[in-house]
Amino acid sequence: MSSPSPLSPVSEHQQRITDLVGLLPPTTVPLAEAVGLVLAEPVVAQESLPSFDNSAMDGYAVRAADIAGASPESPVVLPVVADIPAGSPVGDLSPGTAHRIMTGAPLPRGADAVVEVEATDSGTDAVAITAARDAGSFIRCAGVDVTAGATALPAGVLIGPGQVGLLAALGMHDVVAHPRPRVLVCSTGSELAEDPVPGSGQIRDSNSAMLAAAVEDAGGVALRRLWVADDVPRFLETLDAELHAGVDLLLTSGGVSAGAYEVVKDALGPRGVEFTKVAMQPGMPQGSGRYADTPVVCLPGNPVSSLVSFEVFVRPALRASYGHPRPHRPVLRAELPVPVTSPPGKRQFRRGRLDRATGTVEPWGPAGSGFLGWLAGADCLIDIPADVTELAEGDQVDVWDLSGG
Ligand SMILES: Nc1nc2c(c(=O)[nH]1)N[C@H]1C(S)=C(S)[C@@H](COP(=O)(O)OP(=O)(O)OC[C@H]3O[C@@H](n4cnc5c(N)ncnc54)[C@H](O)[C@@H]3O)O[C@H]1N2
Ligand code: MOO
Repeated sequence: MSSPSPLSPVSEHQQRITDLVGLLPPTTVPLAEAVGLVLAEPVVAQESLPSFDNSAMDGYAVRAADIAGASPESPVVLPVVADIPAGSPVGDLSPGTAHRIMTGAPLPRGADAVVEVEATDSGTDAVAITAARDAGSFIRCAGVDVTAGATALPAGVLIGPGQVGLLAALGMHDVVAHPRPRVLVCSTGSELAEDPVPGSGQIRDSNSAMLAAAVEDAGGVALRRLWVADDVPRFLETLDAELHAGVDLLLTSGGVSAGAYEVVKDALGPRGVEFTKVAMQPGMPQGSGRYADTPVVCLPGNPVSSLVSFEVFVRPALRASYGHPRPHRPVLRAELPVPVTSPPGKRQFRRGRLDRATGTVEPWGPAGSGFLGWLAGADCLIDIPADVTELAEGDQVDVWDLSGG
């Protein structure tokens, strides 16, 4: 009898999946669809921000020299010769006069300070100014924020609302970014019911809904949710019909272990996809490779194994595929309030609940891979190294924060 092949370390399989999916080539994306993506090229400002000198306050545009020495006891009174609402064209201010100006309105040529309305009597024909202001007061100078010709955003920046705001202000309608990976999600198993009420021995397909949600949550696009029975020719026919140039990854669940009807393994194993056992629990049986030139990742069918495997292997690969600066979940340290055991030689990912106030993490539910109810109540994964089999109350562990990204 041949000895079983050694289990692959988690880190090795992680790298394999990240390499398989790769970095998607950059494309032009409308700004309205760019949030959550990563700039593939720097953005050079074609304009300055602000593009003209303007007022930072509602008040009066003046020459600082004209109001030097103004105080509540001896106000300086100036005629108000113009009113400048925001949106007005740039005007000209003569010495010894004031223009009433609103926040954001263009500073008239000849003015070098704005006096806020609170330091005046709010006059409309003439204004009494009760405080001196230095030249430059309450003026937002052209280019003080962003200078035309400068790099407004470097490549590699994650586009969030602030970046969208800046790009919109600069008049950019689209950006060059790595696109969201498009993932075809496919569940397998003859036990999965097509009818809303499962028949005898049948269950609902929860994995495709769950994995599609995980894809979207990772920043990808879940293209379709397919379900295929344990029937190799039908499975291959379905893939041949669905796989096309627009699919960046095929993600299957189920049919990868050692049973008599392992449709994914039976169909794709002879066609170049490699099936391995990874030294982890849950999620030991895994598959990866290419079919019809499309990257394929085959996850185990047990729902907890499926989602934990997605977290460990697929989510970081998807995020890396569009250049995300932080492909991995944040890892924290927390204290166990109870002892925990772990199988020898396997890195265990126990579901947990993190209490940030006390810095503790409680294992949430049993270690088994079918406990979807417990999974849905967890907010983190407790990462127990492969060489650790026992942890005592009070021990510190690494925790993957599933609420963070
Ligand atoms: N003799 C052995 N048996 C098993 C081994 C092994 O090494 N030797 N490995 C076990 C481990 S670990 C796992 S994990 C599972 C993986 O099995 P498969 O990937 O082949 O998955 P299935 O057998 O198709 O299903 C397992 C389980 O999950 C349920 N399932 C499957 N798909 C869905 C879905 N879309 N939605 C909801 N639930 C689903 C399925 O009904 C089964 O209960 O194999 C162990 N066995
Ligand atoms: O390794 Mo399996 O994924 O736990 O049930």
